[in-house]
Amino acid sequence: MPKTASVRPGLTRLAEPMESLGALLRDWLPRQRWFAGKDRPVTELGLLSMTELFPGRLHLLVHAGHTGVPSPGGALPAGDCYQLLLGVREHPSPRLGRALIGRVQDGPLAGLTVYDALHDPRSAQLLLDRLRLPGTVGPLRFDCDPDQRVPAGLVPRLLDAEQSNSSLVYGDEYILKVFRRIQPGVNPDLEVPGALVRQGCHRVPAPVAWFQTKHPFKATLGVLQPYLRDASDGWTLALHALAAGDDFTVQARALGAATADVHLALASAFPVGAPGENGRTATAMTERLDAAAHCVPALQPFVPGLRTAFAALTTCDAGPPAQRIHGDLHLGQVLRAGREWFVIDFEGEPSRPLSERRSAHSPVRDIAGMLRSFDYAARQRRPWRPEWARRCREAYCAGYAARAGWDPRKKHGLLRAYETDRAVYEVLYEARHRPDWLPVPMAAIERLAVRGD
Ligand SMILES: Nc1ncnc2c1ncn2[C@@H]1O[C@H](COP(=O)(O)OP(=O)(O)O)[C@@H](O)[C@H]1O
Ligand SMILES: O=P(O)(O)O[C@H]1O[C@H](CO)[C@@H](O[C@H]2O[C@H](CO)[C@@H](O)[C@H](O)[C@H]2O)[C@H](O)[C@H]1O
Repeated sequence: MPKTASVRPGLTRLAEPMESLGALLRDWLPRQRWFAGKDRPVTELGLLSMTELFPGRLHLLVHAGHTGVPSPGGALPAGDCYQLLLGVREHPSPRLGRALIGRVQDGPLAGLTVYDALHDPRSAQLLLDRLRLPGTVGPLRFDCDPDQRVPAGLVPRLLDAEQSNSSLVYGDEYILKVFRRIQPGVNPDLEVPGALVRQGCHRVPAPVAWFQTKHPFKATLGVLQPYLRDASDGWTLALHALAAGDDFTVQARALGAATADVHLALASAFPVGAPGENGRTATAMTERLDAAAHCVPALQPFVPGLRTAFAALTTCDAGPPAQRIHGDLHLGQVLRAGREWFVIDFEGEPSRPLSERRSAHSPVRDIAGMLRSFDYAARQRRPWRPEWARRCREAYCAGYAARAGWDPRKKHGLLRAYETDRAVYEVLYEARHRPDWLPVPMAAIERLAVRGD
């Protein structure tokens, strides 16, 4: 990418509104895969912090406001905070391609062209160099594991994946996840893998370096970890197996065992006193269902049937104790490298408040997430392969039971409630991000509401 222009002196001290940049970002943000508020118009865009991280590269935290929707924790007006790394240059270039955001008309950047600098290899290199040396830049702090030596000069590439954040791969050695939607607090994707490795659990790639901010609140902004270069994710492997008409139960069983390993390590790393409480869980699930049905009217006819799954929770036994869990477990979050399964992305469901994602939940929630994922995979092919999904689900639970010492299949009521809750989440997720996929969780909703199995 051609040389960037140096940002005008004094820029980081300017507090005046940047109307033209704001207008450009209001148009650009909703078109990004990682933008969470696609179903609501961005009514206002506020600049929360701006730091000139490198010459010609601005680190921004912006607040995209949607009136009428409360923000997590209520600390900010309704909406979400996003992290951007903007490149600023004198002239546009066709080589900017998808990275181009536009030309700013007014304020301190007037006349300059801005682009998403994560697409720019030079910016990516600078970011890795910054992570290799602990220190601060304005409100940003960079840290690394003193026992790890990240080499200089690794060639970066931006991952082109269906993801909720943006990831850069460096020389097939490391992967840096740059969180896009920022919430106050430590991100579990930094907190959890490190704690698991300290427990002797090697099913997770441990953080090697990370960066955080202290303004306008303390938050994790990015995490660098080893890249499992020869790995395939579970989703890709499952779809290949389905296309070839292959059995997937051996892998599913091993995945069940891997999930149990991670759960056992999580329970040791984050001891939790209180047992799970089905009544409170049922209330929370019912509230989530009602909120989702409000946003996605197609859910409404199924609400009474789905509510019975949550009501039945109150008569179930408490099940395994609540503990820290993965929170968003599905086939895309597991990588098979060599003969082993690894688990990645401990962020939890991105739309839930961080405090909720970092609290204790039933491990059944993760199991239900993975069971739903086998169903998702089986529905990618016509004719639909319910038998394939059923066999995988059985094998996964058997693998889990063999390692964990309790069998998810014997917790029918719990599993039904958690699967229903997960399917409701998926309906909302697909309605917001991939409306074409909505029929996949809707088919499960119909099954769970009508037949309850
Ligand atoms: N340590 C890793 N090694 C190899 N590939 C990885 C690693 N971490 C993530 N990936 C790849 O990057 C993709 C996105 O990562 P993920 O953590 O799920 O991001 P997001 O939270 O943005 O969805 C994964 O599906 C996987 O293919
Ligand atoms: O971006 P994340 O990986 O954190 O998770 C979000 O996106 C997932 C899709 O990319 C979504 O998962 C759903 O679709 C998967 C197939 O693409 C399927 O395997 C999962 O079972 C299904 O939930 C996930 O829900 C969402 O949080």
